[in-house]
Amino acid sequence: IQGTSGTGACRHTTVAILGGGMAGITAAQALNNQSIADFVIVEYQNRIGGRVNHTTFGRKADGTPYVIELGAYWVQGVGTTNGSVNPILRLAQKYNLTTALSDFESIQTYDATGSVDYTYLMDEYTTASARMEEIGSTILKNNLQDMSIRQGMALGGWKPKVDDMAAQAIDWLRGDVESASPVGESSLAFGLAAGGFTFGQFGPDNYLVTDPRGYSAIIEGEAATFLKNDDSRLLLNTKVANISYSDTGVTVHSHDGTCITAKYAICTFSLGVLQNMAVDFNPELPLWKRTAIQKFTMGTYTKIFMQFNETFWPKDSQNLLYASSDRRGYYASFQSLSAPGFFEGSNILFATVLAEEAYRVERLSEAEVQAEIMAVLRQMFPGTTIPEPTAFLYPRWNKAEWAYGSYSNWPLGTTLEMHQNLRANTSRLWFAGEATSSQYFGFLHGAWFEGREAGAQIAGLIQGHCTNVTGENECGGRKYYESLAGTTPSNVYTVVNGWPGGLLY
Ligand SMILES: Cc1cc2nc3c(=O)[nH]c(=O)nc-3n(C[C@H](O)[C@H](O)[C@H](O)COP(=O)(O)OP(=O)(O)OC[C@H]3O[C@@H](n4cnc5c(N)ncnc54)[C@H](O)[C@@H]3O)c2cc1C
Repeated sequence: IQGTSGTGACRHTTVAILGGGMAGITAAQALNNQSIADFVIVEYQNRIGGRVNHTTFGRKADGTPYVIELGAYWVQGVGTTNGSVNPILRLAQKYNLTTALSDFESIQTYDATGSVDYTYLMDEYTTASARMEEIGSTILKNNLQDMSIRQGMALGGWKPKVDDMAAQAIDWLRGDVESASPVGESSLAFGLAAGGFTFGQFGPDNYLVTDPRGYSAIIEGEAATFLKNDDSRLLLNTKVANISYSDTGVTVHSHDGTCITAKYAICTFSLGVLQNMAVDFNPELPLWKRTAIQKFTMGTYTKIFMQFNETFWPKDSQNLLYASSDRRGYYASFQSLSAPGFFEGSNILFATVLAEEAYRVERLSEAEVQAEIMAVLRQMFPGTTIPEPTAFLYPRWNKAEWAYGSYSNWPLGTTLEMHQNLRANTSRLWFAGEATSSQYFGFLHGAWFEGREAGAQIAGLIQGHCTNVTGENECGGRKYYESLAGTTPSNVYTVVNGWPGGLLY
């Protein structure tokens, strides 16, 4: 689907949808389902899909390239269900997306001396994790003070020594990877809730997308149900610069000088874009909104793809875990696309780095990163002659000014009210996307739910009926909290509580 570019004059529409990722497309679809066809989607890039983004890579035997996913790779939360089906799985089925089950139990472990089996530590982690879940659900149910995942795991009995690098590698794999953030910084209560809603509700498994059309085929497929080819309601290559909002409408200015006036707008830009102030708001967003934007974390999850001319690692293994002797999370995870079910025999491996290691890799050149990875692989497979890769590629998520990171996370010290402030509208400017989902943040289905919800609520406002997708009466704008509780009340700052001398020093 190609959009046509704006022409310089202000164009009027009923709803301006800012961003054409999953949330933007489902918001437009929800409006369309309510017979509101007068909307415009404004998208920075020359494509829709946002953080669902594939590219060609390497070569097959016939000389044609493989297709790999730089952003979302898995349909997460599939398998045995309690009756709820992940909407992304439904879309994958609707568009016959080619996928393969990932088996995270299929893992070989290594350290700087080569292959060393420390998989037994996984069982210890799992036992402690069950206890940590009990602690976390007690916190959530009783609204008790939260703790970090690391603290919860320690109470559960998992307390790896800082120099026990095998245990640290497992701690990183099982603790940091899903949230793309260090376990010491992530909220136990809300991290647990997010895992529970996705994997408990929809199923415990993950399907890796291997479709040659790319994972975005489901987003393009859905968009094609309500957008024509060259639809003038889709503006690609249009970078929003400024959003003016009030109680009567929203005006959106783009860098190319075009502008749109709308009764309502839905901003679906990533938390990273909002945090980096890549777009100006007029008036400045209120303090409660800016606080929420800065409170949550934008994680970084970087996959580094390499193709070799042979599969020198175990052919049937999907995952390889490496424990560096001095750096936790240093090229710790390698996943093989050469394993059966994926691109079997492709000789493609990808490493994953997170957070600080991902920032570091972004600062280095490809040649420097390749040299580091080759040194790691040579440690993992001593005695094997490992050739240089024939193809090598990784994205720089923090340099992508349309994303500024990978996906959001709830750090320690967040509350539901704080998150509601991230979701809440400011006058006629609404917000939706992966980060505004309290239950599925970080996941593609989170963006799907939130786009649909915002679209349906705005349709309700325009048509004068109270609506949201769950059918509960929800009228008007979203609730927000001007001042947030969650700190100790001042009358408790007393000598009894170890705080003599009044509140201020
Ligand atoms: C590396 C990585 C791995 C992931 N893995 C998984 C996974 O395996 N499974 C899973 O479920 N989820 C995964 N996710 C998360 C998933 O991709 C996101 O939750 C989802 O795609 C977010 O959709 P969205 O619509 O909220 O935001 P986006 O996709 O970011 O859409 C927002 C859109 O706004 C546009 N935009 C930004 N700034 C401007 C501007 N100034 N003007 C105009 N347009 C602008 C962007 O180009 C983008 O298209 C992953 C994400 C990343 C990055």
